[in-house]
Amino acid sequence: MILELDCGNSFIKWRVIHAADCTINGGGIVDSDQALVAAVAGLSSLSLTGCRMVSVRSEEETSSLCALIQASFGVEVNVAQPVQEMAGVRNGYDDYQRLGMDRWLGALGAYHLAGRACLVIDFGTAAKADFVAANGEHLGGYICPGMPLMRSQLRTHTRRIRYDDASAERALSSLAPGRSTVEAVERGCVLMLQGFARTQIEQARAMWGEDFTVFLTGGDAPLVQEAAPKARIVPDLVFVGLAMACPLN
Ligand SMILES: Nc1ncnc2c1ncn2[C@@H]1O[C@H](COP(=O)(O)OP(=O)(O)OP(=O)(O)O)[C@@H](O)[C@H]1O
Ligand SMILES: CC(C)(CO)[C@@H](O)C(=O)NCCC(=O)O
Ligand SMILES: [K+]
Repeated sequence: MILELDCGNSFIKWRVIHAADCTINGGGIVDSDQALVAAVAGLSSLSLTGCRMVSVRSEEETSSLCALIQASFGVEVNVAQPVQEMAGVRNGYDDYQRLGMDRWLGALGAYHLAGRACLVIDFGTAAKADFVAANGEHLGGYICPGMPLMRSQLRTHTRRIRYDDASAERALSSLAPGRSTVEAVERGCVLMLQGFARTQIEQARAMWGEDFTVFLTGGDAPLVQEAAPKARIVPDLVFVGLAMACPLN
């Protein structure tokens, strides 16, 4: 069994797969290193043979999580590293080491699945878009605040925007103009994300006509689905790229 970890800025996504047939034994989303160890240790008949990880956290946070995994489960952690080229995809950054590894692995996974030009849009703590041309050239992308950041900026920098998580969730039953603060903010931010997606798709169309595949991923992808009706929602896209970057036997 292999432990796969995607360490984002706010959450760690994890899953345990069977190496032989790639079936999934368990998985989830946690918000701390300790919660991760507890969740993985809670799997019945766990016998890990390896671990692969992608992290957009600092070197210190990443190595301390690696040490914790090694101490808790007795496996080495294989951390995906930046490269200029892999699996037919060429990193498009001036300095390839600066491209976020979650974005790079998403691009690798998408190009592998689509086998043609693709646009990857990832709605996590940050929203990001990446373009990969039909010949595998990564053309670069965009980074914006995602839903959690937009929301918390408004809450932090205004005096009269205050509401709880339960009313936030209820507010998203429709996108009609808001008739309360929570509706106005939550729906407004979703429309920003949808506008981001539409603009990226327009740009892809201007370059590639109809010959491209759109992938949506990240925790808030479902909020944007209606703005991108032809998109493939692939919640584990980063894990597809991670398996390519860190093959384990
Ligand atoms: N089951 C879930 N657990 C946690 N967050 C969820 C869940 N479902 C949806 N979300 C939403 O997904 C968003 C976080 O997305 P994601 O987990 O992809 O972020 P991240 O990986 O930490 O961020 P980034 O990739 O930008 O570093 C939050 O807005 C959160 O509300
Ligand atoms: C943009 C984030 C924060 C999204 O998780 C991550 O991909 C990252 O830290 N990237 C480094 C900066 C860049 O990609 O240009
Ligand atoms: K992520």
